Amino acid sequence: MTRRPFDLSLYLVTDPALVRGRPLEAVVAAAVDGGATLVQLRDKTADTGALIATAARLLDVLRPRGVPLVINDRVDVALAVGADGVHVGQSDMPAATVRRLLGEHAIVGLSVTREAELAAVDPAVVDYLGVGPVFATATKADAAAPLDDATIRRIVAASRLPTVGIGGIHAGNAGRPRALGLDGIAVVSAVCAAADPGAAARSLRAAFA
Ligand SMILES: Cc1ncc(COP(=O)(O)OP(=O)(O)O)c(N)n1
Ligand SMILES: Cc1nc(C(=O)O)sc1CCOP(=O)(O)O
Ligand SMILES: [Mg+2]
Repeated sequence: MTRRPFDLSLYLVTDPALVRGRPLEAVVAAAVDGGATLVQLRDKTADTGALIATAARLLDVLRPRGVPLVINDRVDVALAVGADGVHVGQSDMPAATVRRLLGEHAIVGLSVTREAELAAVDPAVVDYLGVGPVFATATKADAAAPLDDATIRRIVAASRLPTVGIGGIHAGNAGRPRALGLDGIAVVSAVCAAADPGAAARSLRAAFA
């Protein structure tokens, strides 16, 4: 089975509320040019038509740059635009269903917020795990309490999949997820809200390296 290649080093998760009125595709293009390696379209408020239009605009800037686009939660939107994958959480569509609908080549990501959730993860279905929150975050209202270091280390050690840390990560603290063994960092506000998203991405890459 050949899966689409992806790089978790710096995973940009978008939030239209944080981009200060700038076009989302301009923020994403700058971030990718600064070093973002994977992009997730995450918008909890847009209607389906708007999400599809936004996803198509993001693909226009990502395809020439060779960076995959993952859609948060919405398999229908991913299918509609031919996106590269979908990220789901524990209460979303089951990962096995996402895999069945998207096919063997798609990127399927799954959130893990507790060690106990690892038992149900099938590496034949899921490509990577989003582990968090690593730090407290104001971006996701229903985020769990931050994980302690020992728990993150155990999740990383027990996982048979690549892991990306998420939640409250910025250039000033990105060394810690690295030290805990995570394969990459996923950020929302540290790039979307930055005055210069390209510079923010460069700083995050340097801090995690
Ligand atoms: C890379 C990554 N990790 C975790 C999440 C969170 O997903 P989920 O738990 O489904 O929460 P929502 O993002 O849907 O609010 C993520 N989106 N990306
Ligand atoms: C989308 C998301 N998922 C999380 C999880 O813990 O699963 S935390 C989060 C928001 C991360 O935003 P920021 O980088 O601005 O803190
Ligand atoms: Mg979700």
